[in-house]
Amino acid sequence: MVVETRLFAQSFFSGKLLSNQPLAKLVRRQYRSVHCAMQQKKSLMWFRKGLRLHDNPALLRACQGASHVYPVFVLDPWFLAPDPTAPSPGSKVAGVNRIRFLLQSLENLDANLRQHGSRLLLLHGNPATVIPALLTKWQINELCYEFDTEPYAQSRDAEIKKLASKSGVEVFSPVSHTLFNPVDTIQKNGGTAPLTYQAFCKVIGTPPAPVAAPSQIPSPSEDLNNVEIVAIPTLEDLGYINLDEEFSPHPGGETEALRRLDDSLADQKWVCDFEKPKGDPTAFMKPATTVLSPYLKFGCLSCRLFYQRLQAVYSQSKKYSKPPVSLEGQLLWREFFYTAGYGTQNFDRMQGNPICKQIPWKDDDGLLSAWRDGRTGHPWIDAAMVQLRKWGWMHHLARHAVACYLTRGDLFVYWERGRDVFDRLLIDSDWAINNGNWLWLSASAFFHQYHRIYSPVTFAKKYDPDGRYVKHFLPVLKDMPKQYIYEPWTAPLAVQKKANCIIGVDYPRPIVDHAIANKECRERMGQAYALSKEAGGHPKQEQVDELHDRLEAQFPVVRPESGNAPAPPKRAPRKAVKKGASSPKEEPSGKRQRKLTDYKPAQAKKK
Ligand SMILES: Cc1cc2nc3c(=O)[nH]c(=O)nc-3n(C[C@H](O)[C@H](O)[C@H](O)COP(=O)(O)OP(=O)(O)OC[C@H]3O[C@@H](n4cnc5c(N)ncnc54)[C@H](O)[C@@H]3O)c2cc1C
Repeated sequence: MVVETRLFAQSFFSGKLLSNQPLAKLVRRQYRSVHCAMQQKKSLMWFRKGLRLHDNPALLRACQGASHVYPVFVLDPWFLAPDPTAPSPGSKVAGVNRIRFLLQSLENLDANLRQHGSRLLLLHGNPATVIPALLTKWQINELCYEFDTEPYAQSRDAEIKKLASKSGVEVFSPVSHTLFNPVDTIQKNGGTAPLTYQAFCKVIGTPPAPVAAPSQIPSPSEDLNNVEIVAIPTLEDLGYINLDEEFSPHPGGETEALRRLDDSLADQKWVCDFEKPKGDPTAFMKPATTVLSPYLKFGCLSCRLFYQRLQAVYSQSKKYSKPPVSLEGQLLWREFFYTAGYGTQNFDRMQGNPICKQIPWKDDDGLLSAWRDGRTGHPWIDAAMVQLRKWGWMHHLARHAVACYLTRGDLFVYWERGRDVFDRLLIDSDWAINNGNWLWLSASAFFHQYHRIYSPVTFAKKYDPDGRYVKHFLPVLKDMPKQYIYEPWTAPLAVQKKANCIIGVDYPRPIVDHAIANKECRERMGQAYALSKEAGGHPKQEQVDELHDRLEAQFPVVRPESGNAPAPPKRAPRKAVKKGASSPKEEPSGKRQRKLTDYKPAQAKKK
């Protein structure tokens, strides 16, 4: 600061201001801060994500030397617009659990601001018009908000920044939603995003430490110049109906995020032994992972604080797990996808995405809706999809299983359609991470071992042979004996009657026969990969369409309703698989067959 001031004075008096660009920038900044100080700085702190007081560099800066700070949140109708593909009228783009989480987070932010003598100012509308209007009405000198890499946020923020700068308002927009600035990482990697985890880890270095929460938050002025501030709405106010459903057990807000962080890191042994592929995806009462994702998504929790607290735990132990499987490794996966998403054109679609394999997926509404609504007839898949709808969260391996089932495992439906369903229903729905993982799971990018497929029958059985998870989320199967719980269509009719669940009446028959479907999917993937290779990685759209038609002719659609449904298996139901054992059905074809237990999910894979 002293150096900056001296430079300013020297250059001001020597008249060299404009010939030196960086200096000119410095001087303008210096001038504005001197000017602001003279005027008494009024800052607008625009909260979007980053719904917290701790480690919030934008808020800290807004408070520095300010007479008034206006903490604003704008409820943007863009996120609440009716979704034409939603299953029931009244459904919105963002599912009810995510909006509920957001409203709880806003209430908590307001309460925490009030403890500092301030409060949250909530407005409705399009931020691109609301924010510039507020800058004028409240005579704001400095606009502060956290940098956001999402495409929608990027264009919105660019427009607002331009308008603010035009009217002489200083804009401060630091990176604090991620550990690193993706722009820097891409630069360090030679101008392109690293596309493997290893390449990414090589260039990142150590993340910045979190900053302290502001000790004082100057309150907004009493006179809001006729700006209409609204109360934090209820779900009903926002048009969410059918609210008799089970809600997510994970409440939103910074206070809960910090409590959950403390709770997760209190058990040093658990933290040091954490290895993602080893978790039990069916442990729903006490999840095998931290469930901090929704708090990171909304920025109720700073990832830098999480990282710092993790390092503190590791430093007290001689031995601890390492990336990619450790908890630190999970945070780095998050960074990896943020960087890849930021640095890849059309990251959220297949066409025009240079890193995405062009695969002739099916655009089949029937298959998609059966999957989305938990009606595939495969209880493990259906239970996971019900958990997603009711709770807005599910374990990473459950996400793997259902994403694999929808795409390259069984149904061969477009990954983008599945991504949209996740995007609507997840409380932690996050543009970069969701797209990145769907690209991965569909073997469209990052991961290419498409022949390794999760079984909808035996995978969950390893963890939960009694089917407690299935019985909880699919109560229609609660009296089904455990030997049939993952394949209820194999239960004799007398057993079905006794369990009050007739398959095909009370619960659907499987929509596909996994043994046939996964073979077909592998064949389809094989042909798509071969086409891609032939075309030097970039087949033309006509070639992909042609392959699509050829594959559809080769594998006609088989549906239970169409009469050519998979025949009920003649064999006796297989014995329950012991915990940790592999299933022969899972083994991929090929000379050297691998056991299912060898299947390492995304995080564990070394490329
Ligand atoms: C198809 C699919 C879609 C997904 N969509 C999302 C999404 O929209 N939002 C989201 O946050 N996660 C998503 N994930 C990644 C992962 O499943 C969740 O982050 C994780 O299950 C959240 O639980 P947790 O907080 O207990 O994770 P932990 O295991 O406790 O990990 C801590 C944090 O690390 C990050 N993390 C963990 N796994 C991953 C991963 N594979 N990729 C990137 N970051 C990771 C998350 O921020 C997480 O909160 C998706 C995974 C799949 C397979």
